Amino acid sequence: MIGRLNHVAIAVRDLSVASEVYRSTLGAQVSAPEALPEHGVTVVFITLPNTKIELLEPLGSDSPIAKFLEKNPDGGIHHICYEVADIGAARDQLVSKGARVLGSGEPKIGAHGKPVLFLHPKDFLGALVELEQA
Ligand SMILES: CC[C@@H](C(=O)O)C(=O)SCCNC(=O)CCNC(=O)[C@H](O)C(C)(C)COP(=O)(O)OP(=O)(O)OC[C@H]1O[C@@H](n2cnc3c(N)ncnc32)[C@H](O)[C@@H]1OP(=O)(O)O
Ligand SMILES: [Co+2]
Repeated sequence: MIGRLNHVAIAVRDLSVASEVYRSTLGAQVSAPEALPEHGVTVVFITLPNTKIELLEPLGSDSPIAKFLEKNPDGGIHHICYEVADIGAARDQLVSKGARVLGSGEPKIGAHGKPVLFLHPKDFLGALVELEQA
């Protein structure tokens, strides 16, 4: 069911400091910050030849990233995102196998303008999984 690795997301306290690590130390091109209030994050992307890295800073105190940083003060890997061909079909198949879809269960539009869903980390070996319709 799952396809390409779309991105790996890292939770950070300060997007400008984190962006500089990727820009100056790793020599990567970093996109301009984009605020996504519906997701409670401000995001930048680093596009690599085979995937993307998403740096996430909390936007608002009820952001999922704020809660993650309370438990993980240094930040760190927050989720991995896989592409699926049909997100509704993928959701229905996963739910029939007992996986928990987070939130309302309806896809939201993510950072790339495509429908996304999140799956509970306890059902996927302790890693939060995002699905994005390719
Ligand atoms: C930029 C937009 C978009 C894109 O297009 O790419 C994004 O990526 S937005 C990214 C931010 N959005 C989300 O994270 C939405 C989905 N997340 C959630 O619904 C919640 O964060 C959560 C995963 C359900 C956790 O919330 P909550 O239950 O309130 O927090 P707890 O701290 O109580 O966690 C319960 C349990 O799960 C463990 N946990 C939490 N987050 C993660 C994580 N990122 N990776 C692995 N495990 C995680 C947490 O440690 C708790 O475990 P126990 O302490 O053992 O109970
Ligand atoms: Co993501």
